[in-house]
This record gives sequence, C-alpha cells and structure tokens, in this order.
Amino acid sequence: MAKHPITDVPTSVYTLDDLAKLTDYSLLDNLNCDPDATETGDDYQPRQVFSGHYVPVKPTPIASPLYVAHSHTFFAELGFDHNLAQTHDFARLFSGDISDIPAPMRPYGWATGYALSIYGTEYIHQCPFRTGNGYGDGRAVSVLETVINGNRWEMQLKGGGPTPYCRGGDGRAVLRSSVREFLVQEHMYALGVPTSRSLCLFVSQTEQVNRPWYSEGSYSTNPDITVSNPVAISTRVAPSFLRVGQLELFARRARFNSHPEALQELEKIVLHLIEREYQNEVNHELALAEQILQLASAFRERLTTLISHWMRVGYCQGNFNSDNCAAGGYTLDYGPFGFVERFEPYFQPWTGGGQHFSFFNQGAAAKTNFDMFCKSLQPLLTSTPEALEELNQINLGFDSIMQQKMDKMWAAKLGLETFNSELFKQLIRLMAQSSVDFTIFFRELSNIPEDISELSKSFYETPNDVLNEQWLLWLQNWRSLINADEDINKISQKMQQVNPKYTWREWLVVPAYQQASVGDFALIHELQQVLTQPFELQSPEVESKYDRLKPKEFFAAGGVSQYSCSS
Ligand SMILES: Nc1ncnc2c1ncn2[C@@H]1O[C@H](COP(=O)(O)OP(=O)(O)OP(=O)(O)O)[C@@H](O)[C@H]1O
Ligand SMILES: [Mg+2]
Repeated sequence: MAKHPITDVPTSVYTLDDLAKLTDYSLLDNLNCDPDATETGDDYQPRQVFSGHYVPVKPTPIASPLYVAHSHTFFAELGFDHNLAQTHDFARLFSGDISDIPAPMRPYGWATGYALSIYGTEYIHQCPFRTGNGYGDGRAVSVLETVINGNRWEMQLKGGGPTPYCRGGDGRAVLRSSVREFLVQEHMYALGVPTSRSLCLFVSQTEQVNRPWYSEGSYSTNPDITVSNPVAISTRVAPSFLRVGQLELFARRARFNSHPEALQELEKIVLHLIEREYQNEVNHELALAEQILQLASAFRERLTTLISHWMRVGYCQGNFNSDNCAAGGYTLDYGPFGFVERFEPYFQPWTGGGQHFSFFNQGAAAKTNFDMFCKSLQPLLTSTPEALEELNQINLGFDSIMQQKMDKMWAAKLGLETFNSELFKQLIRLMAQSSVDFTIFFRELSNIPEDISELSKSFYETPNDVLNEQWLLWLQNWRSLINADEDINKISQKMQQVNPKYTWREWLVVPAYQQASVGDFALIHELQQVLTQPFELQSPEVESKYDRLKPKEFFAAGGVSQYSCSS
C-alpha cells in the first residue's frame, strides 16, 4: 500500500464514506501488534500486555449519545463540512460505535502501553500486576489514521471505554473533564501553543458514572463528595499520540531483556516516531545512530519551545510526567492543567502534582522528561560509543537551550529586542508581591504605559506606597530599554501578538460544564468563540464578561482554584 494514497481532499466531506477513503493504516502496520490480543478487539479486562506496540480494542459506545460541539476551526482546516458533525454516521463513530463503518476503516481501534515515571523515578508497581505490563491507554482508544493535504492525523476517543490497560477503571471520562479538554485544546492552538486538537464532543443522555468532586461552595483541598456525572467522549487529534513514556516502556524491556524481540521493538517504535513526527528534521537515509541523534536534537528543540509557550500564556501542566509528555513536542493530557490568574511563580492547580510541576518549574520538569527520552534511546546506541557520548552532550545542552528560549520569550512579552535579566527579576518580584493578574498585566503593558495607574486593571489590590514607587522605577527602566528607533505603535502591536487578551479562567468555564450536564450547551459554544480568538478585540459584552479579574469568592474554591481528580 502506498504511504500517502490520497492527497486530494474533497473541499467538503459530507459522509463517513468520504472520511473512510482518507484512512491510511500503512504506518501502523509496520508496528508489532500484541501477540496475545484477540482478533475481535473485544479486549476489555485488565491484563498484562507483555510485548507488541499496540492492542486492537473496540471502543465501548456511550449510551444514547448527543452532539455537544465540534471544532469549527479544525473542521475548516480538515476540509470537513460543518453538517458532517451532526450526521448519524459521524455521531455513531465518534461516540464509540464502530460496528458498522465503511472500509478501509477497521472494525476495531487500538490502545497503547506506556511506562510511568514520577519525576524521573521509574515505577513498575502502579499496575494491578505490579510489573508495569498493565499500564497505558486505559480509556483512550484510537479509531482512525488519515492523511489530509499531506498531513497525517490520528483520531483518538478519550473516554472510549475500558482497554486491557484500564486497571479496573471504567474507561470513561465525565462531561466536566471532556468539556475542559475539548475547549482548551482549541484555545491553546489559537494561542499559538503546539497541542493535540479537538474534533468533536458527544455526551451520553443516560449513562453516568461517579467521581469524587467538590460540594457547592467548598474550599476543601481534596474532593469532599462523590458526584454522578454524565459520561462523554471527546475526540482528540494529533500527528501521533506517541509519548516519552511509550519509548520508556520499550527501553525498559530492552534493558531488562524481557523478551527476545525487546530491542527490536524499541528500534521500531523509535523509527516510527521519526516517521510520524520528525520526517522533516531527521534524514531517514542515515545510519540508525545518526538518525537517533538528529531525533534527540529535534525533540529538544520542540520541547524547549513548547515550555517557553506554556510560560508565555500562563499555562501549567500540573502533572508533567513522561506519560503525559508527547514525543512530538506538543501539549497532551488536559486533565491536571490550569492557567495562572493572580500571578504566583509556583502556581499549581492540581493537588496531586506537587511544586516540582508548578508554573515556574516546568522547564525543570521538561528536562527530567528529556533525560528519560535520552535514556530510552541509549539501548540502541550501545555499539556506537561516540554516538552515545554525543547523545549525552545533547542531553547536557538542554538547560542552555531552554534558557535561550525562555529569555527570548520574556523579551518578546516585554517588547524588548534583548532579554535583560535584572529587569526581569525585578518584574517577577514585583508581580509576585503586588497581587497582579498575569494575562491582564502583560496585555495592558502592551499599551506601553508611562504610569503605573494605566496598569490598574491588572491589580487585585492597589499597591502600597513602597511598591508603587518600585513599580514607577521599574516602568521607567523598562521604557528606557525599549528600542527608541522603532515606532512605538509597532512595538505595541508586536506585544499584543504574544500577550493574549483572553485566557482560560476556570471560574468562567465551570458554569459551561455545569449547564451542559443539564443539556444546555450555549455557554460551551460561547466559550468556543471567545477562546479561539484570544488576541482579538471582541465585543464590549465579551470584554466585560471575560476580560476581568478573578472574583474573590473563587480564590481557594474547590474544583475552581484547585482540583484533584481530573478524570
Ligand atoms: N476512568 C478510567 N478508566 C480507565 N483508565 C483510566 C481512567 N482514568 C484514567 N485512566 C488511566 O490512568 C492513567 C493516568 O490517568 P491520566 O489522568 O494521566 O490520563 P488521562 O487523562 O486518562 O489520559 P491522557 O494522558 O491519555 O490524556 C492513564 O493511563 C489513563 O488512561
Ligand atoms: Mg495522562
């Protein structure tokens, strides 16, 4: 089969048959399937998966599915007609029913295993078998690979029912977490941050599951009640869903010589990663060792860029372990995330996460994941010691590249051509001491104010006289560093292109998923509009509702300012 059989995309895709014509499993077929898997894909009990890169598994449809939303932006990019989202066939497939899909789509999907490390420490006891062979996609089932306009996309149902990796879990995602993931992926894309994308969201009208959550008005750190929530399936899309944790699983098996083909399986998944994500950066005609070095450099480049974007927009991935770190260098797993509102350098919304995954520690967390990535490549380089040493050097170079990216990003946020370390340190100290909103502050700063009063919209409390004085000095200092030769309006415009006006404010999203649980999706659609144009000036109504400080009552509110269970 040709690798990319279809490059001409119909301008409008109306039926599932048209989508079926675009499916292409040729790369997946290069991988090893779990030899113990059933041929039917009816594989729903937790079990050990000892080898193979994926397990065929049928998603479990949600009962009585109802369309909630689809991404208008992404549909347009794919050339899909908007009417497609509400067709019977589309709703069936993306609510988990693949019993009657047209060829060449397959009547089963697939799930993959991965390893767990917590901040670089390898864990093998987290699965029911205490071997690490039962950990992986417990509720994420891929159903389709398609090549559209030369871009390969994998479509994955999150909450698509149990897989062999479910570890006794129900395989479901609740509407709350699905709404969050659905909305934020497209928000991140609009913010210019590499990310998995959202295709669509369906909710069950009858099926509910229980999850620990927070009672109304609770200020508890951890959930204080159990709530019943409708189940939902959101479909996310990416060039691949390969994670650092996946390479790590195969590298562990190679290191431990778990089975005769362990090293070969590692090599295959690494080559697969190159093919899926790094075709432009890695020359596949080179020897394996050379390809691996190019891959490591390219991933380092992408990962450091990603973190600098996260910092730019105030995003915190509260659980940035290797199993939540996409090997393609984009954001993945929008459960434990949050966006900083009142600035705190060590902001961490996910109560299970700890300070090492907090806002300003994300560079260090990424470094730990990159270290695991390099460690996972090592077994393939044992016969080429020079390459092993070069890999080590690439790994050691992480910090300096991260620093360069970070400096460049902060300079751009401040409208400066070069980063000024002293100015930056003073700013962070002042921001932390003054109780200031991260997004509003940088957006207002983009107007290049002369006086601190022009930034008042971003302050939760009026600064005292001492702080006021320091802010004045800082502003003068900053303005003196702005390029005098450049038109100030141009600098302002450039700043507005990196400093968004609209950001994710959890307290504005909570009502959207609450109302959705009683069948009203209007707020979800409104948020879709607002969050996919974060740099634009929107209507006065939108501005007064969405461009504002977090109200006092939401500080420390359970389920709003902090949350534990994200599923
Ligand atoms: N309800 C569930 N049923 C089965 N497995 C689950 C469930 N919730 C989470 N898991 C699995 O537990 C692990 C840790 O969960 P985590 O919250 O990181 O992932 P997630 O949000 O499901 O997925 P992803 O990382 O794919 O976005 C994952 O391997 C996930 O598949
Ligand atoms: Mg995860």
